[in-house]
Amino acid sequence: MMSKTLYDKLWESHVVHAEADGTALLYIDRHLVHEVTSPQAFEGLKLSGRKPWRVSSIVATADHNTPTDHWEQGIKDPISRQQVETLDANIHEVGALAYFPFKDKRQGIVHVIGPEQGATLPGMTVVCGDSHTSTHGAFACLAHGIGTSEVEHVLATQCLLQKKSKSMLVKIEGKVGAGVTAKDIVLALIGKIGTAGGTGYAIEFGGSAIRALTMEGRMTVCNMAIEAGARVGFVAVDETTIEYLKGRTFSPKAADWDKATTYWRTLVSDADAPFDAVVELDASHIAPQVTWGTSPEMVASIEANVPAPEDFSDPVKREGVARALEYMGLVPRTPINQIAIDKVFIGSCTNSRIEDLRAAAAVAKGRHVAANVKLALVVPGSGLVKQQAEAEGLDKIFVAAGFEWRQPGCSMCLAMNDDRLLPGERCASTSNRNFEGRQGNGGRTHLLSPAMAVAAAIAGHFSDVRELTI
Ligand SMILES: CC(C)[C@H](C(=O)O)[C@@H](O)C(=O)O
Ligand code: SF4
Repeated sequence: MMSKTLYDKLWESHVVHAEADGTALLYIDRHLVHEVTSPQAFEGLKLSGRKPWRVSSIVATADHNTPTDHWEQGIKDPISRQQVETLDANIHEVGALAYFPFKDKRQGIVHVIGPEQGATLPGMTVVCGDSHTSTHGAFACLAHGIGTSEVEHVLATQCLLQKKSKSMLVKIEGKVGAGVTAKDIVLALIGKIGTAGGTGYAIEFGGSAIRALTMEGRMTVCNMAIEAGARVGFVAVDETTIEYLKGRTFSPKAADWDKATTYWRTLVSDADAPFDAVVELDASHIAPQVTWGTSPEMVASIEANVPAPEDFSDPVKREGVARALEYMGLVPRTPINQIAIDKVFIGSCTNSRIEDLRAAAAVAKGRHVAANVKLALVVPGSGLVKQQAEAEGLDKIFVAAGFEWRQPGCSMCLAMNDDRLLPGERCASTSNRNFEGRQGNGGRTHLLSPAMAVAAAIAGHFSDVRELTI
């Protein structure tokens, strides 16, 4: 029998129909829905007189447009409010396996709540009208981000039209040093292969450094697979995966659990499975990372300096770097640890889970946000993460250190709610995208880990978390 990659296994177990040119219809097990990309899909469905094929595949929540404070005042912005109310109406009309509306104590970022609820399970095909759906690949899922017309297609048919990608193994071996996290691993990877490095590929993340990560860490890595250009990113099942899922709301129970875990354990690439490309990284060489430009590949170690355009021989790259530095208001050769910041955002589907908040609180404990930092936000990824953090007293640590402790949502990751940067403001952000205007018109985003974001908040400029006693 030919050896198979995990990608082959996930793919083959979901093909409903394949054309000679490789285009296939894949059956979709889980459909995650949020308020931004679903209104027209539900509308289209209604106009054609159709109903969702399998309502029990749907898990829905409101996240992008919901405010993170003063919930008693509702949603002030009329467009945001309309989107959230439309989701409400649509789900009430068609139904869902689970719906966590605005203000529900389980509401949160769609990519945080899926796994948290056990609604994301190994071997599933998962879709969402959202590019960071790759996050769910941490559970050995084939998780595609899709567009609104595909959301409608999945609602109507429970299938997605896809062409199989090539397969890439990203192998990260060795041990990361203290203070180096999953976020640093994935930023270092994108720095190495570039934002187009994964284009045309499905990426499997493997190696001892990935195996050593918790599920939260693996989600952080898979979350940013899309920023490396890949359609999907995933990690094979191991005991860490299974342990995380035990007892969650929608995880299988009793005899079903045993059957499921037996199957889940097969969701690994065979030992000699062929990959179209292999990229290797030594974890022990990775330092805490900070982006300096307007693309996640414009990243450097905290020990480095901002580059100069002339460092790049490719004229297109040189031009891109010059433009990025101008937008970012940075002078070439400035040591990264001397760049002062205005705001700090700890949150997003990349880094808002309990482990992220614990890592951030460990650095914040007994310290205080610097005077030049105007706003430092901690935004849990879900209501349940918030509850857990509060049970552990993390909220008190953050508030004592001068951070604001908010309600869950996408928040300052993107400028779709009240949390945003003003023109020219510089932000240390644990999110995943740093293009122009991402956090607000004219805003300047630097991506980094939660621990590094707190280190920056405390120093008032980027700073090496490894130099702090934790
Ligand atoms: C609004 C949504 C469609 C978008 C996405 O697809 O990723 C958002 O979540 C983002 O991170 O930019
Ligand atoms: S937290 Fe950010 S990246 Fe994630 S879904 Fe929300 S807007 Fe997109």
